[in-house]
Amino acid sequence: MNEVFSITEEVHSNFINGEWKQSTSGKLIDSINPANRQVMGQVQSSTIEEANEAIEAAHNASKEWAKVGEFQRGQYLYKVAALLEENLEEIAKTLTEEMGKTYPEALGETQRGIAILKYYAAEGSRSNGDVIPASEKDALMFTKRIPLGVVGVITPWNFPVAIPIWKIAPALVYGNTVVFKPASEAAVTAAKVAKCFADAGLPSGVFNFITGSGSTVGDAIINSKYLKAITFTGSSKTGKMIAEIASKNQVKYQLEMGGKNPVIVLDDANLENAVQAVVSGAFKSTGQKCTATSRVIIQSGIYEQFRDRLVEVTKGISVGSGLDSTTWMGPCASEGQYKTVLEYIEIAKNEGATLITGGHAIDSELTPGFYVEPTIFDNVTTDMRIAQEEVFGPVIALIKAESIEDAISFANDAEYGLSASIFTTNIGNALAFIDDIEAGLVRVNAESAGVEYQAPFGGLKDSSSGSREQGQAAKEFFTVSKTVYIKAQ
Ligand SMILES: NC(=O)C1=CN([C@@H]2O[C@H](COP(=O)(O)OP(=O)(O)OC[C@H]3O[C@@H](n4cnc5c(N)ncnc54)[C@H](OP(=O)(O)O)[C@@H]3O)[C@@H](O)[C@H]2O)C=CC1
Ligand SMILES: O=C(O)CCC(=O)C(=O)O
Repeated sequence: MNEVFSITEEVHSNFINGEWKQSTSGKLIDSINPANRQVMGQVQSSTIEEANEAIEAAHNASKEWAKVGEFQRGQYLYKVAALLEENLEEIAKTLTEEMGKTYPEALGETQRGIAILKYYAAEGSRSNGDVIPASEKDALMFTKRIPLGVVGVITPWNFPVAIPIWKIAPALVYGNTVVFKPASEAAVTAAKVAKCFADAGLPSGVFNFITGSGSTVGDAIINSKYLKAITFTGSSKTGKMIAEIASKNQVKYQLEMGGKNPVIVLDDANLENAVQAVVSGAFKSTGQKCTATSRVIIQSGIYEQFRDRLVEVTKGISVGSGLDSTTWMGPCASEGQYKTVLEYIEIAKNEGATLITGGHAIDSELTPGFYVEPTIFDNVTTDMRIAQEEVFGPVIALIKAESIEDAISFANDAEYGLSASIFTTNIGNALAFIDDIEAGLVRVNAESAGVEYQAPFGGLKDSSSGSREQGQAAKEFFTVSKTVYIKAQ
């Protein structure tokens, strides 16, 4: 284990009721650069009282903000987008230093954040309801979307720019106020995103940012009497706990949790396209996407050929610091993630899967980070833990199937149902897959990872609470509909 040196100068505060404030706890949380194990920044370890202060500020601001009008609220988001654009490179660099993904990926994520802000800014000038024929003449009946009130936003570390923005931007434009608690492991990047919201001049209390542990600050948010909705992305364990509390308190909730995303490769697939898509889907962001490919189910006729080419391409992946332009895959995001990945590699070996490439930590004086080789297991069966549990790292399991029916049945044999892909040149096979696969995001001849902000996103089964994020689906979650009936006399 390498020593962690505390060399940081960057300390970030909370933003509550329009002011940047340090926590009265006097305690800070270190954020570690996973590429070198050094502290790269610090955030406040806030108290329950401070979380309550943020929620009360959001509650007090909510009536006025709802009256500001959607068009004006959209204009604020354009300002946030412009500020994010001004700080694009700095925020992307911080993201790489804090979370480990490569700089081009971090840049892409931050650019996506700007695009999401503009998309929801434009929502301010789109229609907000329907006119519906009334049964009586001389009467006007229409629906109008109204905000919910205070929304809690609790986010993970794997997309510390895009995920908070795809939750906060729609929450605000539809008239809600926000308390944002980011993952502690990526809170420095989140603080820089929060600064863009703070600097856009939103009325005090409309947007609040507070850092601290999930069990303190997160818990205070989800248990607050002022909370009207909670939007969460993270582990199934935390998500299920949030669902229980939210249901008890009649708080609307939206949960995006894990995945064990399968890619099916049929005998008639374009082999090279399938290989490239599996490598990208499994190993970009070091496999730390909830949509990452983690199971590859290959039809027997193409199995050996596909496997050998997949191993060949995987062996060519360069692993290193995300700031090094020759790096294709960065480190695991944290020591915890790194240990989990190495543990799963041991579990897979012990349960009889065959390690065919990777499988080791890359840790030396020269590379003192949380690096793990891109890893592939062969001869995996669906009952193995490596085929069932989310690893959230650069590890894939290869499973052999004789037919498309078997392949879909193996793919569906998991508790999760987030994203799934098939590679085939046969339209009938593609249509059967679209109908029968149990996943919220279904792709044909495209990698399993990645989402488009203008389309609904969410999973089936244990991957999600059933609601959808992004695109127009966000309106469903962040508003409620009022039906208005007006009669002339
Ligand atoms: N679907 C996805 O995109 C993601 C899935 N995961 C999966 O989850 C695993 C664990 O990751 P981890 O970061 O520990 O996930 P968590 O679910 O613990 O963390 C996600 C967010 O929830 C917060 N949180 C944690 N505990 C509570 C609580 N009791 N009340 C309220 N909020 C809480 C965290 O805060 P804090 O950071 O302060 O603990 C963080 O902001 C990963 O290995 C991966 O399998 C992880 C991240 C994203
Ligand atoms: O936004 C993406 O590209 C993928 C989202 C995802 O996989 C995640 O939320 O972890």
